[in-house]
Amino acid sequence: MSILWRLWILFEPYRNWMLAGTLIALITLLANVALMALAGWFITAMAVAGAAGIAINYFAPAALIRLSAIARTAGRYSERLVNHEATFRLIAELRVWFYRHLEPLAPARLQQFHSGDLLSRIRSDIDALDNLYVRVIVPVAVAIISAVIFGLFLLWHHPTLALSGLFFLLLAGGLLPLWSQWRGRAPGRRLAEDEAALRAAVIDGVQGMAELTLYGADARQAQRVDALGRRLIADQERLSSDHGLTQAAVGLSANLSLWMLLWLGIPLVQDGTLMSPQLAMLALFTLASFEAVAPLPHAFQLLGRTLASAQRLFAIVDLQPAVQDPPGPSPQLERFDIQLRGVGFSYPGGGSPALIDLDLEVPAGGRAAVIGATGSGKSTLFNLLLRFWEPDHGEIRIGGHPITTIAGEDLRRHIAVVSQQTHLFDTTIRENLLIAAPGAPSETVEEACRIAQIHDFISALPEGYDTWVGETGVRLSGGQARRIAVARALLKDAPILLLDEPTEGLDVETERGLMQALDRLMVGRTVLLITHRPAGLDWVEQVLVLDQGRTVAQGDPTVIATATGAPLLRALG
Ligand SMILES: Nc1ncnc2c1ncn2[C@@H]1O[C@H](COP(=O)(O)OP(=O)(O)OP(=O)(O)O)[C@@H](O)[C@H]1O
Repeated sequence: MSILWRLWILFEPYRNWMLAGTLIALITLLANVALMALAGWFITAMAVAGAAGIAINYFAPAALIRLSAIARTAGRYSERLVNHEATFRLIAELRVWFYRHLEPLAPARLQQFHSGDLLSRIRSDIDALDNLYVRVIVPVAVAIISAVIFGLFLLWHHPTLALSGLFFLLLAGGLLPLWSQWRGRAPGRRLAEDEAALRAAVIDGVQGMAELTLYGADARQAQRVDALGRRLIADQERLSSDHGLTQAAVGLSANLSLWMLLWLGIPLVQDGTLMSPQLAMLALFTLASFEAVAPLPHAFQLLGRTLASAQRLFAIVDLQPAVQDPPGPSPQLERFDIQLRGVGFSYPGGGSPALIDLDLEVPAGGRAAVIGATGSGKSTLFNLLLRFWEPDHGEIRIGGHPITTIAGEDLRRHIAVVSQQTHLFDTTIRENLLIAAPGAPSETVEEACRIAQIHDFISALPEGYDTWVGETGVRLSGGQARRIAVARALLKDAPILLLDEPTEGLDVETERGLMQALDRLMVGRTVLLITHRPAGLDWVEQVLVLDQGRTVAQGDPTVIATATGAPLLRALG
């Protein structure tokens, strides 16, 4: 299906708005042309009548001129009102439409896109779609209808005048837009891509400023941004100069059309076919009629950019989520034991399998640790349990139900995760906690923070729970952020707990405090713990040792420690 057709379908709910916008724009244009033509006729007729000493009724034309002027002013105002209202509604709805498609793709399918690129798609690319509506669909419809009306009007006066008028209108409203579109296609596409690349480079630069400064690479990054900026400006310059050229060409066509009309019309006045006021009217009518086609070259120039933006949006919308939710309702989970049978998985794009033939059984309320060297597949196991990815073979069951029968959202409602990297949003501590339990009363939030041993710290802050944590929680230390993650998990109160190296990188004292908090958190839950720390093994009843995706040992922690020797030592670093 062509991109234009897909956009047309997408704009379906706005067709009545488009129709209203087109009608109002048409009335405005006709009122303007009528105003000019009537004024031309009126002034000449009055002059001719004055010279000949004839009295004419000037009330009717004067009233018509006034009416046209009022209609034009009211029309312009209503046209802006209707088209802007419709555009803003359309853009708002398109953003929701795009987000709805984007969300199920996270995180698996979105890893190939830079966040700056995604931001560019959701902002600039969606904004660019309004070009099609305001600058292409409505003006083209107005231009076609008005060209027919103008042609008939000229034909009514003389066929040769109609032919000449339509020829120049077609030149400015057909040929120039086509040329414009052809010229604008490549820079328009590059503009969409370069804007996204520039945004990604700037975000990378700002986020990695410390590293860039540290390694003296800031100048190189600045050069990269500068090169992208220059490319963008070069394309914008080309588009602007083409735009200027086409505007000049439209003006030239209008003037040529006027001269041609006078050249053809003067003999018609001389032989009495036309009256001189009629010729003056037609001359101004011809000039004014070009208002109908003047916006088209620019509109078609922008079409390249609009189509490139639409293509970038559809590229995301057409992606299939890595995991499909089952068609029916999810089963009601009554117990929360975890079972893995022969689970194998490889990430797309080749490479060796991340997990091979994995078996694991954790009874409800039981605790297991997964250990292994870096890249051995521990986080992949969590990704499969959370249904971010689907195993290539084998089966995962929770509470006896295959997780393929449970919708991702329903499944994740039963799982809390505490990892070494806790994402904190740029808002208050309270809001950051409430994402786990929206609407939870302050006492519940504070109780969770007490157990997570972070309440005293928060209370000592001047603004307490209303303290702003900054982007990605920069105002909190790693240990504090992880306690907030523990408090979040407590608030979520999920029966399954996944802990991904929760004490990694903390000093001994902070680790001890956090472990006490985690101890409270684990009570009564089914726990899977990824750890590199021997201390973590004291918490669990069984250990799974992974090496390059394979199970190399599995069983009781004390037995494993003596039985496996080298792999375990390697796994524990
Ligand atoms: N999103 C991904 N896309 C492609 N390959 C991936 C992805 N995530 C992980 N891998 C690969 O899968 C393998 C297992 O990675 P995984 O992150 O599960 O290891 P890990 O044991 O958790 O390592 P670490 O202890 O360093 O966190 C690695 O070879 C890794 O390169």
